[in-house]
Amino acid sequence: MAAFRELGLAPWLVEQARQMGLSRPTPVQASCIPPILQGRDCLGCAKTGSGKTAAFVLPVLQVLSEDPYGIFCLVLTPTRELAYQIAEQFRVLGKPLGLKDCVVVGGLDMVAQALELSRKPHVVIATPGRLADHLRSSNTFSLKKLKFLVLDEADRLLEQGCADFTADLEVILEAVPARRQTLLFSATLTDTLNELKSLAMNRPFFWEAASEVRTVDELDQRYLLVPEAVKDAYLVHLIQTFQDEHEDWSIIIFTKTCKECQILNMMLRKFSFPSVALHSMMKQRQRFAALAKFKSSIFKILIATDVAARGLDIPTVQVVINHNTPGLPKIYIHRVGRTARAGRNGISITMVTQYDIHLVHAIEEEIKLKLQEFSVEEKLVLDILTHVNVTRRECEIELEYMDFDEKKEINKRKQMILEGKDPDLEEKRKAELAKIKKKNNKFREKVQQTLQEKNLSMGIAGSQFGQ
Ligand SMILES: Nc1ncnc2c1ncn2[C@@H]1O[C@H](COP(=O)(O)OP(=O)(O)OP(=O)(O)O)[C@@H](O)[C@H]1O
Repeated sequence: MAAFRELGLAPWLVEQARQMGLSRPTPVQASCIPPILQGRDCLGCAKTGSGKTAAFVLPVLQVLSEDPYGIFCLVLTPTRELAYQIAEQFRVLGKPLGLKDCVVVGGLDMVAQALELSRKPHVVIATPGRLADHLRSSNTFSLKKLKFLVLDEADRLLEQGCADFTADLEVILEAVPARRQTLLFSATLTDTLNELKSLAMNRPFFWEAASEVRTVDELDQRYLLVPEAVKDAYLVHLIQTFQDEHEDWSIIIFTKTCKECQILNMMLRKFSFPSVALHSMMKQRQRFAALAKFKSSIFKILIATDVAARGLDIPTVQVVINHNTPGLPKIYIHRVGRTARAGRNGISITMVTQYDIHLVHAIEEEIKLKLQEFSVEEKLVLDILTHVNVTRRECEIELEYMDFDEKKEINKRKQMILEGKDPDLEEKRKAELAKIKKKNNKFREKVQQTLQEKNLSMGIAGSQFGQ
């Protein structure tokens, strides 16, 4: 494979990459950097941990160095933590340029961000919601001279789901110039390829790693068939085993909901495991602090919702445990991709109950690989079962006292305010709608009842006529 300098990168960038431990380009870098340097749009689809970030950071820095101005490049990404991670790569690789970057994400002070944006940073790394808020509310900065628009985890940004970015993306796309270079990257681009292609129309270059299997070879993928009621005992047993056998291993455990994440964290702490939680109901500063503790290996276990499923690059992670089987194969691919990165080995264990077997089949079909069973000595699990279940129940009760559900409600209201809605009005509107619905139902029932009575009396009358 070609060396970095053969891809058209300047010597200072090649040296900077080398200092970061990037001595030879990965396939996605070798394939995408030259067309980007030629001014083409690029859609890059490569497996998790294959170096997609540097595949866009390096050519953007190269072009920036030739004509530096702000705001030169906008990178959009679905999560706040990921935005900071990308900013760090820009900062380190772009150090010789004196690069100015600005991270614009939710949960942090908007005024400070607005001020930073007005100082024309070279690169802005943002989550769509917060950047759209800035565009709607201030005119202290302009994206009109932008040269590069990058969508990292591009398929997620275009997906319509619980965190729907499409309305915010519309605002952003209106604010950027039509003449720009658009770079789209993800490990799972293919489902949304057509939508993505409409964003990248400047002689787009599409690159996908030539591989049947959608996950990396270094990843040992297992499943563990467990009844729902004993899941946590299995989890505690697994963690204990990994900790006993490997001193320096870090583990990420993915859960379905914020509440489950919180409960598991409390429970593992009661068993003296060094764990931290990361989910969207935490304050942003707590989220950053939790991630920092995990990254520095002070805490070896991160329990997270899918907010951590994409993009996070933590080399020490050797194990990913899926406490629930992901409902979508795509989510599975990103979750297990938090380990076995950049050629390292890793193992993923997906807990599967009897109700999830069809989900495993869907995953296997998508990744083109069969998961292997992970064997556990059941007796050891049974030994701790009662203790684990009692501890979990204690945690559930503690959480009830902490008004977790109430906080969820408050967060919902905060979100409404951020979306420009009045939560009280919304509640009133909902209550009124429910009232109208109830009234309509009553009315319908009454009409039906009257019709039935009428039919009945006509029937009786008819039978009387017939007599
Ligand atoms: N050329 C290279 N040589 C060695 N290591 C590299 C190279 N390029 C990137 N890396 C390292 O590989 C790791 C993964 O890179 P990166 O986070 O960009 O992966 P990704 O493809 O974006 O993964 P994901 O799909 O999970 O977001 C990083 O730690 C990065 O420093």
